[in-house]
Amino acid sequence: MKYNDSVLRTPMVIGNWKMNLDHRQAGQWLLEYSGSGQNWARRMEETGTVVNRVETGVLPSFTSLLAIHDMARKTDLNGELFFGAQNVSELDAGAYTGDISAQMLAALDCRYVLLGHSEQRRYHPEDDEKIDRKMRVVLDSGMTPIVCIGETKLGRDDGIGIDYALNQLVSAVRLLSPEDMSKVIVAYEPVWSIGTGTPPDPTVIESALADIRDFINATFGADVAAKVRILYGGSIKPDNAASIIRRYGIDGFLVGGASLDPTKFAKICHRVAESSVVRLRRTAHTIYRPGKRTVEEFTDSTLQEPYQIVASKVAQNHPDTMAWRASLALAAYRTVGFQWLEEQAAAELEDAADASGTTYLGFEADVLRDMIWSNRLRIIESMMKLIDERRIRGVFSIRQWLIECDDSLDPDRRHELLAEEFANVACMRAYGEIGHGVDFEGFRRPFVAGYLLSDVDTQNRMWRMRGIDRKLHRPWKSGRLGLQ
Ligand SMILES: O=C(CO)COP(=O)(O)O
Repeated sequence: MKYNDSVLRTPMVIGNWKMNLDHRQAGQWLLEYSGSGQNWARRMEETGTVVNRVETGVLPSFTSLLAIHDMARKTDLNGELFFGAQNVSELDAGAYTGDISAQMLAALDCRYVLLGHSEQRRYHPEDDEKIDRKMRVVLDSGMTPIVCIGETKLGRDDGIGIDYALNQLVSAVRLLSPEDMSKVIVAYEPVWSIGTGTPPDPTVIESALADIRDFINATFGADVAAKVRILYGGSIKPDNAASIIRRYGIDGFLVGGASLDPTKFAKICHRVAESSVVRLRRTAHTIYRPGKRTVEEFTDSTLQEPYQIVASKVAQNHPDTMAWRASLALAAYRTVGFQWLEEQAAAELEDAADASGTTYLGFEADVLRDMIWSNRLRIIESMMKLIDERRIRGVFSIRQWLIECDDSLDPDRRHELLAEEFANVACMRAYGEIGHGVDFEGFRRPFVAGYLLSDVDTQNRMWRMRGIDRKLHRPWKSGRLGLQ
């Protein structure tokens, strides 16, 4: 398992209320959040939609903490919505007028403490040295530090965006052991995107977070890098959350303005929950095209009947090129077939059996599915190798992808369809029903492909596999913000 595989970490959404909502308004917020039918997690469970758990929390002002603490107990949100503070003193106790100690926050059951937010750095004498001491007291009190880093507009214009943010991280974590570091949450918040309504392009966020995780890997090792959750913050709203969370290695959001509205906050959590099941890492642009042939040549040469017909049909219904390519990919995958994948899974099963000393008798369907799931990166890597060696032709795709690519859908409809599709993917549990009279053959291929695909990041992975230095390809260095 690679350290940058997001599946290792529970995604999270944290609302930073900043200097808003007094304790009465905070109580009202909580009531609305829990009682307005926005309790998305439970609703999705009730409708049988399996979602990954999403950790959610809010950071109220100090004066609202007690209200939130008491209210969360009274409502049914206890254990579902956590909370924390927006800052803390680096000092323990004593004559420090106006300060709040970590012990006081821990006594209120705070789970998190935000450190180094750019507004603190800007309006208070908050420097890197203080932040690393705060980090210590927070960890020593059993709470989780969320450390904010991010470049200013000036830094970005000078082309030192992520390096600026990484420098902040270096000083914030320099006193930590690997064990401490694995408890830390990092929030990348480019200052120029906070409160402006303009987040960076999702690919830029993805690249920045990959750099941060690479740094953690280089400094603390792969085990730690696999555990640290890295969030993005800055102008997150319900309608941009989905496209960002689907990028590779993004573990969630730190939300400012939109978190003040319980409905919007719940929507963002919902988007993250949906996407956490199958995060689409790629756009149709990045679909592998053997020999860089045109799409048409590719179909003619690769697809056999009846898949060619299927592909053309889907293409007619989705005339934009992205969907067209996606449909080709889907059809190509079906042509390639599933046999090879099952052989891989069987090999994995044997490995696992050897390792655990257990012998699996035949294929327990659930075990097989889990094995495929947990080994999908390896499987995909070898699949890509086979594609490169031209031993198999084509690529693989999923229905979610088609929905995602269908520009004719409005965002709400798209989310509805995706949610439905996620429920279908959850039907993969029906893997267990092979042999129970279900015509599984008919639908399992695209769905299994869905499972497999969920963590592929073609751009970064291909670069890594081919030994290309991704740092040279940083979109903001070349002035390119989108994919090539
Ligand atoms: O600063 C932020 C969260 O800490 C982001 O704020 P906005 O979501 O309002 O841009």
